[in-house]
Amino acid sequence: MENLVAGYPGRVLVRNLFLRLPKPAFVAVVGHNGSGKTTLFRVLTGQLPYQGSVQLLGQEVRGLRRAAQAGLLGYLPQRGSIGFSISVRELVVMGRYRHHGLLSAYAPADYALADAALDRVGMGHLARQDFTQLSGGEQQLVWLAQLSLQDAQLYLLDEPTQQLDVYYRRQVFGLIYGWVQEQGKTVLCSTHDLDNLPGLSGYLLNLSEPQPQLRPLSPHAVQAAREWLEQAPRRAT
Ligand SMILES: Nc1ncnc2c1ncn2[C@@H]1O[C@H](COP(=O)(O)OP(=O)(O)OP(=O)(O)O)[C@@H](O)[C@H]1O
Repeated sequence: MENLVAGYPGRVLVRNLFLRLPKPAFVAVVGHNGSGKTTLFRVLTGQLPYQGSVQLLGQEVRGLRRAAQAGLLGYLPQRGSIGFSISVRELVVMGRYRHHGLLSAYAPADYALADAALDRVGMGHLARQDFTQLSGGEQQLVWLAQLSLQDAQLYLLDEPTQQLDVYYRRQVFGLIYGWVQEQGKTVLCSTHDLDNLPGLSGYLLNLSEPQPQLRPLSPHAVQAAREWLEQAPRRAT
């Protein structure tokens, strides 16, 4: 990102941001409510116009079509709801869509991958349940299972541990950290959950700072961010 400026009419939220993310990397994106975390993700997913330059693996986002289909990007939005009944297993197997034509049926091998992904997030026992009837936290874990099958190079996770209990929050950080360490993925993860960050290595980006920059993740950096976030936010104009 070079000299990135983005926001909404009359409201600049991301101002002159310069960032170069290493690959692979785990990046925790923190900031007060309304500091622009989701806005930054909307820029990266091509949903919001911007000024300056944003490149994903050398390609300018502005001109990029179908980043997800190309395997560049996997995105977990903050509120991923669906309005129709579908079994958990069928929803998860759709993470394999890049490997299929739109109408071709998924193979037993795809379902085996879906089952394994569900087991990894601790939701294997819900495979045959109707997704819409799960709790918010269970749904969040199922989305993560689906995302893991997408096999994207960069994952944008917008508050993946919201609604999760203490146990599953730690599990989810362990899971996505494994995507970085074992699979070489780059993960940008927005979060208010500072408690689980000190044990991880990677980077911290605090969008509440006037000039946000990547800082190496450490207990000290997390504590500094915590102290910052305990103060009242400065509002963008
Ligand atoms: N479409 C829009 N038009 C105008 N303002 C918007 C729009 N979408 C979001 N905003 C505003 O932009 C600001 C930043 O929103 P954003 O969702 O990026 O914050 P965030 O850091 O992700 O917050 P949270 O931690 O609460 O999820 C908020 O004040 C929000 O009201």
